[in-house]
Amino acid sequence: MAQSKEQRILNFVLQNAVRGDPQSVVDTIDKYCSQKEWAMNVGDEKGLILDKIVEETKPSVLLELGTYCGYSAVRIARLLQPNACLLTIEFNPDYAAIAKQMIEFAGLQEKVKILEGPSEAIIPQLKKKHEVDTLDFVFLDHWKERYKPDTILLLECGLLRKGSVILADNVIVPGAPEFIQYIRNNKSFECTNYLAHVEYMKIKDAMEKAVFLG
Ligand SMILES: Cc1ncnc2c1ncn2[C@@H]1O[C@H](/C=C/CNC(=O)c2cc(-c3ccc(F)cc3)cc(O)c2O)C[C@H]1O
Ligand SMILES: [Mg+2]
Repeated sequence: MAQSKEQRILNFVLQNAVRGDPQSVVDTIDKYCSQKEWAMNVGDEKGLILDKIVEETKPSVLLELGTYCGYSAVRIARLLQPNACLLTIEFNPDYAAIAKQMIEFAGLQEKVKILEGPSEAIIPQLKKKHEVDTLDFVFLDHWKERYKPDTILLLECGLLRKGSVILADNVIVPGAPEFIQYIRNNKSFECTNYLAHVEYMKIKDAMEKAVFLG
């Protein structure tokens, strides 16, 4: 059976990165995806914006929608305090399996929990099944038309508190127009736009930060 691109990315990491060193995992994925095969990781330029926002938020309970190969899960978890926890939702079992190995290779399995399934089914289970009270930080990087409905679902499930930070990738390319229209016109959120480029490309993209005001 021919290998998938995601399997090739993982193999490149297993052969070229340093086990237990998250930064080397991040750098190795960026090297492969900028030189050999493009892939939809948040990447190094937007990754630095993500790093800064995670560091200034100092979150303890985090949620990511769209694990993919685990690049941003490793990138985020490498910055977390010892008892902080990142829950990341992925509905493609092949991607989830790749991400699990990526996260374990980076040595971050104690800080990251991959939840397999569609976000709309898992978000309502976070409080009762995954012992979440409220979320300090949410990273949206899954199907772009799911950003708005899943943000509304997080609100309906009482998962956001005053000061919760939502950070959305790709608000220019591929774009998430319904989400942007919703979040920027909702007085309960304070929004900031961070201009950048599509990962490993010269095409303009941006991330949007939305702080819930309670
Ligand atoms: C609803 C739901 N629940 C759980 N997991 C979900 C889900 N919807 C998608 N997922 C999972 O997230 C991942 C999907 C992410 C979608 N991301 C993208 O489509 C995406 C696309 C581009 C891009 C840019 C320029 C181009 F020319 C072409 C593409 C760049 C990016 O950074 C992206 O995140 C993988 C998928 O299995
Ligand atoms: Mg993205």
